[in-house]
Amino acid sequence: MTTEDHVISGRDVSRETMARLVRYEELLRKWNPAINLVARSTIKSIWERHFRDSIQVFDLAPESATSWADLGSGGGFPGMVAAILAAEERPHQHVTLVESDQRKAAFLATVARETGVSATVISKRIEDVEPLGVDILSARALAPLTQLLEYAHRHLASGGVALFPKGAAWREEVQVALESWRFSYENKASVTDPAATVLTIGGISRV
Ligand SMILES: C[S@@+](CC[C@H](N)C(=O)[O-])C[C@H]1O[C@@H](n2cnc3c(N)ncnc32)[C@H](O)[C@@H]1O
Repeated sequence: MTTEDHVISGRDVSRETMARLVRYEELLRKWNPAINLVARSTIKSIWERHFRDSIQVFDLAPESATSWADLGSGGGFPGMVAAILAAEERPHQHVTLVESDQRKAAFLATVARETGVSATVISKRIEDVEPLGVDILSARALAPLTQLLEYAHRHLASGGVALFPKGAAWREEVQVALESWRFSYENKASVTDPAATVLTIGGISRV
């Protein structure tokens, strides 16, 4: 992993975005021992496992969309990284982070403030949040696809898309989800793990 010349595993970012990500990394390292934002085994590879992994989700999202919700954000992946990139690259795109754990939500609010990014943090259970009506919905490592589609159905505007990073078993998850939901999907191999994928899902309705 190199962060020289503002390149993160082959992805250019601006000097300002790089500075924000560096500040985010500092906060993550500081808060992680107390509140377990990411698995300790992954802390040495934050830039690849968390930042680059999240940037690929940002790069798959429609550029013209104005509203994005990230569910079960935890330490902010992919939603806080999306908010940081959007601040420079898509200033019209506002990100809302939903995280029920109060300490993690406090961390997310701190990152937004310290990096000067205008993300909204909602510290509630997803099920208790009024329908958000967003254009883009994301969630990483939150729930099986069938459950994620329930959340997406509730919180996406019509015509919106869901972006879900998924592990090697994604095909099975799609097959199971098709028993309860109709949807269209595209899969894009993950840039950080060739066995994993990012699913882009639209047209969600109940079977
Ligand atoms: C395994 S972590 C993944 C965090 C982050 N998305 C990532 O990939 O690093 C799941 C997160 O979702 C949150 N969460 C789980 N169920 C939730 C719910 N029903 N409403 C809101 N947040 C929830 C947990 O508190 C936790 O921070």
